[in-house]
Amino acid sequence: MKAVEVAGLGRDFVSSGHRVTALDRVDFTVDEGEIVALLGENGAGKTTLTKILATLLLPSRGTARVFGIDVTARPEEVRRRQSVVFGGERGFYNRLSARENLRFFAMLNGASPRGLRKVVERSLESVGLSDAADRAVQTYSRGMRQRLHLAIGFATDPSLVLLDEPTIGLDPVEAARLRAQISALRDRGVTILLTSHQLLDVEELADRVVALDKGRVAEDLRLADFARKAGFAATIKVSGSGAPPGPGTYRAISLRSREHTEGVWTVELAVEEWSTTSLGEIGALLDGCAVTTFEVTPARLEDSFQRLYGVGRP
Ligand SMILES: Nc1ncnc2c1ncn2[C@@H]1O[C@H](COP(=O)(O)OP(=O)(O)OP(=O)(O)O)[C@@H](O)[C@H]1O
Repeated sequence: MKAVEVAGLGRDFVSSGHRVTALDRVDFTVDEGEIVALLGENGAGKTTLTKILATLLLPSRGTARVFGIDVTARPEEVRRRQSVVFGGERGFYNRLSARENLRFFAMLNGASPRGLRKVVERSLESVGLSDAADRAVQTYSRGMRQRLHLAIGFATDPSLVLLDEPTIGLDPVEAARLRAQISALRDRGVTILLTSHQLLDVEELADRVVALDKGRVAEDLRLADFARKAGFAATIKVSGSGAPPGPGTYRAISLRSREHTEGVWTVELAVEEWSTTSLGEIGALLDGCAVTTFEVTPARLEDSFQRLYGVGRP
């Protein structure tokens, strides 16, 4: 069974007398245990879609199902299976401790009083907040708050988590820690629909990307296929001594730069796709050269996005 199944989904708003179509004929699915990233420019429709799945907003047309349950017809059942982690500064009782907040929200989200203590301790532990659990949340840093949001979201063992911008505003160390914690939580088999503008989150966490553009699905691709679609798999920097490689004509690789000073040469190649053709061409280019270093840098999601859409997306 699919964790999420969206078919022909549409949502209109009326704003100052004008109709705005936020979502239009959106179709996509998420498999159980998958992490799918929902990308798109501001206003593309991500929040509207997430809110419909979270049962906070009704669709104008089409259907959305979570584990086969229709979000419009049986919202309570959907809510029992999923958690929504919107993050941010709000959503806690600031004067209460993290442990008290967790206990309260876990109960509110349906955790049974029996075994609650264990759930709370395990959740605090899973996000590294055990030592600070008795401090009032108002003393928490932004990163700690995000971790507490995660702990609350995952405490009731949901089958699906809707995760919105988990690392926004965090420093790189804290963001990396949070990603590691999301990865670990995912290993419990939870399905995650992740909304993020941070391509590093997407690159490290997502199996697949669904990109929305003006309310429609513009891309639905496995992460690895982005590089292929962008026609760019890696860059290779090679240096050596003696005679440099000649220019040549190639199909699957292209020469980005070429330097030759004081008997040392360096060339930079872009590899469009890993194939026998590109490997053969690299071999032909470097044939007879005295290579001293060979550095391969796989294409980052950001490079692929820039090649496909230009700067500024998602
Ligand atoms: N309550 C509303 N009333 C009128 N228009 C709305 C309403 N909510 C959303 N919209 C419009 O629907 C479109 C999609 O908005 P949405 O918030 O879903 O986009 P988003 O992809 O989440 O953007 P962002 O990345 O900025 O959060 C936008 O044009 C927005 O202005």
